[in-house]
Amino acid sequence: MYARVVYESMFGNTAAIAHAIASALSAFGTVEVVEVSAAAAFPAPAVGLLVVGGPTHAFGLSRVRTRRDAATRTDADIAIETGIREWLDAALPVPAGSRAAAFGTKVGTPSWLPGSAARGTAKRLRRLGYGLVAAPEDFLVEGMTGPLAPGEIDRAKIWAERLAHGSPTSAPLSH
Ligand SMILES: Cc1cc2nc3c(=O)[nH]c(=O)nc-3n(C[C@H](O)[C@H](O)[C@H](O)COP(=O)(O)O)c2cc1C
Repeated sequence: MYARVVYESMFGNTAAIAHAIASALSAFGTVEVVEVSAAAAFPAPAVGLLVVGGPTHAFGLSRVRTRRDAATRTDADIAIETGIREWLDAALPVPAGSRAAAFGTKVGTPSWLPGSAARGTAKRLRRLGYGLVAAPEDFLVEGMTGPLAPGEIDRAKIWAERLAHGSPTSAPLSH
């Protein structure tokens, strides 16, 4: 299996989940991890599995406005212009049989807070023609900027192992 994990991350939490997913997937084949602002530079994904994840901002995928807000909360160098939303909105449809999965991060408390970047990403992947090999998954952070809640790295690895075995028909999108 040849897999690519594309992620967006402001404070490093989604990046850590992306690397945990890649590490678990690497038991099944070759995996590359690509930050979203670099993803467009990679050739059209002739990959066996595309895994895409970003942080939940304002109940969904981040936008220029919310990334600008995030930039005020960290010294890290944040790409403002391109996130998962823009990258997928500019992507071309894929051939039938292409496989993908979506994940995201969001705050754990309050637990009822609606919205999920994972769900928005899954919707866009399906629109492009991907078959989803798993339902979109949210991983939780503590507070606005993290760190990840305890156990989330391990949960990401377990989720990733399921992706390696999943077929598009085995995972109807429940959201
Ligand atoms: C501008 C902004 C808006 C946010 N809105 C939400 C939200 O609507 N729901 C939520 O659960 N978390 C929200 N968060 C928290 C992010 O989901 C959290 O910062 C992210 O998961 C951390 O991932 P990262 O370190 O990869 O950026 C928001 C964070 C920022 C900076």
